[in-house]
Amino acid sequence: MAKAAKNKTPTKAAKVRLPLPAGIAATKKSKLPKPVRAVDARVLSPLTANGTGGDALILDRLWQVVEQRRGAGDAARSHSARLMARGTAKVAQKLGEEAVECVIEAALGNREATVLESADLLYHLIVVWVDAGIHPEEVWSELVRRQGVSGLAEKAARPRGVIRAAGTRKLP
Ligand SMILES: N=c1c2ncn([C@@H]3O[C@H](COP(=O)(O)OP(=O)(O)OP(=O)(O)O)[C@@H](O)[C@H]3O)c2ncn1[C@@H]1O[C@H](COP(=O)(O)O)[C@@H](O)[C@H]1O
Repeated sequence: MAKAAKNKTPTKAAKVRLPLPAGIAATKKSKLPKPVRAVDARVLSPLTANGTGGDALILDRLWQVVEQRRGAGDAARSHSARLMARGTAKVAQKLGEEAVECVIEAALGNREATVLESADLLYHLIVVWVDAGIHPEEVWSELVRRQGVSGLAEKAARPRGVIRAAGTRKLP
């Protein structure tokens, strides 16, 4: 019984809906052109149909595709264009929802669903970067800068009082 449950096709978590902060509005979906159902831009994209296997370079390629969708993208054919047309708050909200869905699957120990949710999360993070004008190299550089520095050592080296000054309630 447990084995059958373990082998079932992974399904996505129930959709999480986060409210936008008070005073921030996003463009309503109904105000955008209806998506063209017959065409799947992902199937047509030469960048994603080149047969490459999985490696981190996909993140750079995905950023380029989403960047192309910015401004010039057709909101009826492109999910990225459609999402960005709804405004920065909506783009950020979607990232939060995907993060929560990923957290739920991870906490439940659903390995395969966590992989699916991770892909959703990375895609929506890249939409956040494009919307904010952030290039992947900026994030890669920051990761390189942190390489070899233990998170515990970094935390211990922080000036005292910084956490309080930053206004966070997170426990140190
Ligand atoms: N990786 C992805 C990807 N992952 C998830 N999604 C879409 O994200 C959407 C999430 O759906 P939801 O129902 O959660 O949210 P929603 O309908 O956008 O909005 P709300 O219901 O929350 O208002 C789905 O339509 C998914 O298909 C993605 N859409 C695009 N990509 C990549 O982005 C590229 C460009 O896509 P387009 O911009 O659509 O051309 C593609 O080639 C893909 O490589």
